Amino acid sequence: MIDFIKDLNEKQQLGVLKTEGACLLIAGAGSGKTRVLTYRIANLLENGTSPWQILALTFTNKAAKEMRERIENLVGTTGRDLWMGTFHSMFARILRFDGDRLGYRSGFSIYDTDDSKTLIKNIVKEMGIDDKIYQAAGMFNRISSLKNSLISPQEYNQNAEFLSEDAMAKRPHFGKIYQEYAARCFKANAMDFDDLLYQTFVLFRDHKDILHKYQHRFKYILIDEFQDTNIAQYKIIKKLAAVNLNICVVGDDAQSIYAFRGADIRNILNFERDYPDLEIIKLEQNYRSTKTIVEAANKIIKNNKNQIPKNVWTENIAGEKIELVRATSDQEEGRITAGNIFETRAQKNAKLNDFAILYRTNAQSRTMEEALRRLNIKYRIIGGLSFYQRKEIKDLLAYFRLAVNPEDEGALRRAINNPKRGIGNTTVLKVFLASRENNIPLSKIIRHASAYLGKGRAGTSVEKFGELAKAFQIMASENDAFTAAKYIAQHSGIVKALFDDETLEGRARYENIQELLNATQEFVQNKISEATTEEPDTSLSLFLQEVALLSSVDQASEDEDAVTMMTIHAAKGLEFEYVYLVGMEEELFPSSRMITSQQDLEEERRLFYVAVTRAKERLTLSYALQRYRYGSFNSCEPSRFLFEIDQELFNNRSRAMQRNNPNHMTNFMRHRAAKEKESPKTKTGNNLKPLKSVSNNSPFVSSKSEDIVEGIKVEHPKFGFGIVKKIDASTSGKRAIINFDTEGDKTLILSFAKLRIVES
Ligand SMILES: Nc1ncnc2c1ncn2[C@@H]1O[C@H](COP(=O)(O)OP(=O)(O)OP(=O)(O)O)[C@@H](O)[C@H]1O
Ligand SMILES: [Mg+2]
Repeated sequence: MIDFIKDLNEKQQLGVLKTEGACLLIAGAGSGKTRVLTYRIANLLENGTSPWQILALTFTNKAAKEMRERIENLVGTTGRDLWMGTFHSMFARILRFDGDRLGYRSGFSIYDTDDSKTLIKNIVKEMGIDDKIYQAAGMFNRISSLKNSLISPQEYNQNAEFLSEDAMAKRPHFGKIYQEYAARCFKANAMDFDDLLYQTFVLFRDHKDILHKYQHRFKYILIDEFQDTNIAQYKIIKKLAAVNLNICVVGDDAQSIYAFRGADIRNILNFERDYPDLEIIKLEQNYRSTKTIVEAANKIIKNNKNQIPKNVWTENIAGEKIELVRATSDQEEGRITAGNIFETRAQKNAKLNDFAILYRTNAQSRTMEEALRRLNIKYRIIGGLSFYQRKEIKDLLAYFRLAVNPEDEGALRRAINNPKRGIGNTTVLKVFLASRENNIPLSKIIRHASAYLGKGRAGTSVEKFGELAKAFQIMASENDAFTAAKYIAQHSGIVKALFDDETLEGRARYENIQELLNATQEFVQNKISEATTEEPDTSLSLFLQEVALLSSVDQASEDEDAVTMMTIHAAKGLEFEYVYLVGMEEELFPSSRMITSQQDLEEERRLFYVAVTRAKERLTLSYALQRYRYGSFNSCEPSRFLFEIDQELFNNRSRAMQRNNPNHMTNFMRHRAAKEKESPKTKTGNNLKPLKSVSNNSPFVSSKSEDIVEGIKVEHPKFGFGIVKKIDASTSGKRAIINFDTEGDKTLILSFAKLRIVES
């Protein structure tokens, strides 16, 4: 018998040693599911199975990489030739080998979402139908979900139900778009992401010899994170396993968090039905986390009605209590988090690799990144770029740069036809050429383009852009960074383009743009409150300079010791000594988009469960009382999820803080009451409008700025109580100098500052 088997408990051993037949391992977080899969593969290899006979499917590339490393540690390099990776990467490999049977040539391209949307846009344009009704993002979503349900354009077009559904939704041409889209992808020898699944399915369905080849090749099939597979994936795997019937899947229904992408938890039930001789193994001992963390996680997930009952327990020590941090703003939340990481590293002699910061939305990374950079703490973002490297951010920054420096070539190149203004590459080249040959500044060329490029459409379009750029320059020179940034974001058309994009990526990009505006506003605020001179520099120009310095620091490379930052979705399956879960606020987490139905709320709760169970030693939860969102400072309420953890599991400091905060307690009671009814909140309306501030829904109701006059007593959510010493109406907005009881004199811009009159 293999000697590494002793690293496992009895039930886990069963999962490793019983190699033949179907096996379902359904178990709680941290109970060793992935470990069992890893050991199972190692055991198969030790027993003489060839690596290419094993197909192991993981949820992320990172997970595949980690598994590969562990297998190498157990059995050496024999594991190198395993078929191991994500569904998409393994299916792409199969299609590379045998896609020619479907008429694809080898070396086919894989379209990303942007490629797909551009293609759809063109099709809609060519068909001459209304692009407001047939928006690319919406069409793309629908095509994607049809492919994931394995429905071809032909099947769609022959199905009366689908057709009438789309006719009712006033988009009768959808079927035609789908058909044309599929035909054009094929003609271009390209597959989109969903094709990697869909075409694999078609390949196996229509070409039995190919199916047989793979059915015989893969003697053993293993799937991690089975709860997040969708129907198409499951059907393909079922076909592949049909000859050898050696299929082992592991998962945890409590961690199913991809329903929005078609993941279907019912696959677990289907599996039991499809393999009646199945060996079901339940693991309940958690090896990852302290008792405190396990207990908290159990408590949380109990609130979900739909789940397979499990009793997760651990022999680990009780460990540290959970820390709850209340920050006055998102900026302060970043500072506290970074500071805490800095201290903990020193106290515990820990590595930065032991720390993770998790958040619900990618846009939240910005405040964390800035705080970490200030303390010189290395970090890396998994599954995403550093905030200032994201495409939409660079796009908007290009406009800012152009507003500050009209001769910035790179910025001009990036902005001139983005969003599309019908200015092609040739025209752009001509602009640059004209500037060089005549030795005339670019800004002048674009404002008088017709003179240099000749009369005609191209010249007019460039001139229009020139006027826009000029307007932005004036805005930037006469206003503070925030005012200018907001104006530019709106008038450049960038916000509009993103706002119209209702795909998940579109939403995330839109949130990032909002976050960039937040950054400019924070910048203005900070400059004013730090100012010692009368007129601090709050210009867009200085903002850009600071950003350039910030973003020149690279993210840590793969093997460097660094804090890991990522969304909770990306954290599935991973573990860290110290986990910081930030932004624990209503509307943010649970997300305001996800509280309209019980089902969605339960999915958010599973996400919370996933986040909490990543922690081994210590869990820190934080929320901010205020957060810049949609261009204005908004008060936040602590997340309802916080109240699902027993108070005794928080440390004394956290509990005292809760007791001393009356707002917090009212919320607490209210949430209790709401929870008893468990009536999901109704959606808070469409708060995702371009650049409109959402209403203030907190108990802190600020007074109108015109009511703030000299001599009155006011309260500020961050600085506390103070007396207004002086009101000053200057060019960049009315300001008040306020003498705060604890913080001393501060100058605040009244239109931003949240002030409540206490005594007039
Ligand atoms: N029998 C065991 N003895 C010691 N440590 C174990 C044992 N089983 C698992 N572990 C350790 O416990 C931790 C969690 O294991 P693993 O990641 O496999 O759990 P999981 O069930 O896959 O979790 P998740 O649901 O989060 O994916 C890992 O560090 C693993 O090495
Ligand atoms: Mg796992």
